[in-house]
Amino acid sequence: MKIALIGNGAISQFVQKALADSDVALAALIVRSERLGSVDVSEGVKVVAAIQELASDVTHVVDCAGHAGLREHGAAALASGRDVITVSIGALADDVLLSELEGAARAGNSRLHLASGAIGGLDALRAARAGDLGTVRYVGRKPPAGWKGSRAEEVLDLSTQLTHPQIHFMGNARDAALAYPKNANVAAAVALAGVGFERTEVELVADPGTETNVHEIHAQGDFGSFTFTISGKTLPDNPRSSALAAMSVVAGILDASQPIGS
Ligand SMILES: NC(=O)C1=CN([C@@H]2O[C@H](COP(=O)(O)OP(=O)(O)OC[C@H]3O[C@@H](n4cnc5c(N)ncnc54)[C@H](OP(=O)(O)O)[C@@H]3O)[C@@H](O)[C@H]2O)C=CC1
Ligand SMILES: O=C([O-])CC(=O)C(=O)O
Repeated sequence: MKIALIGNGAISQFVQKALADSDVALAALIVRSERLGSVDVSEGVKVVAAIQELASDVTHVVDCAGHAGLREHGAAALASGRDVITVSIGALADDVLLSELEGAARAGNSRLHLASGAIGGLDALRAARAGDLGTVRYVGRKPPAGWKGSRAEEVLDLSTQLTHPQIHFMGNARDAALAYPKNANVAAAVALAGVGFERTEVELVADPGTETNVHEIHAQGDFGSFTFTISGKTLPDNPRSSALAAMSVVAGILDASQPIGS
């Protein structure tokens, strides 16, 4: 299996290292055109700025770049017949992009796979919605540094030490995903697995009392109820992103390379 990765940031670099000893070959990195010529890659890896520059034997495109990467390259990759694995789930809160990607996947006879990202428990939500899934609430809690550069800074002063947890967003998953492109992809993943963008309740918290990214799902319905909590270590290169998000991309790629999926 030959893949191309979109982006060369914290998640992409984790994935590159994890795949180095696998049977999956990294054939290309897709970067912004202004980065061409300044990216260090292993021998044999092509650095390109567009899907059209990929060799024909590249079968999968893996988006590790965030919403802009999926928006720029997702439809072209799908239309070219390549499956796409994405970590940028929140981008799908944009209905125009969603239908563009659906159309491209149909035209290319390909598929967009959503990495599970920094959360677990999505399998239980997906099964639970076969019955009446009443309420789903997601709470995302990160240390103050994890919210730097996000909309939280319009509500909170993150340059001073917070003394207690501060909720900086309460609303539905669509508004969370669109307002926090680098921080609320989990809200979108929960919404897509469960009751959808409008009905998923979201709370985002800057918490000086945590050193990890804590994600909680509270769901109840015909199936009963469940609470899922994960306390995720962050990637050394990006305090916003959980290591599990990068690991879920690796898992998605390795799963796609096997004859029997898990
Ligand atoms: N589903 C989930 O649970 C999670 C999802 N995420 C998503 O993953 C994204 C990436 O995370 P992370 O690796 O930590 O972030 P980084 O900021 O470390 O890396 C992002 C990389 O993507 C590149 N990039 C951005 N836009 C484009 C584009 N249009 N074309 C090519 N490359 C592009 C950036 O390049 P440049 O330097 O040129 O800007 C950079 O190399 C986050 O922004 C977030 O949306 C993150 C964590 C969890
Ligand atoms: O990495 C995390 O913990 C979650 C995250 O940023 C997101 O949901 O976008």
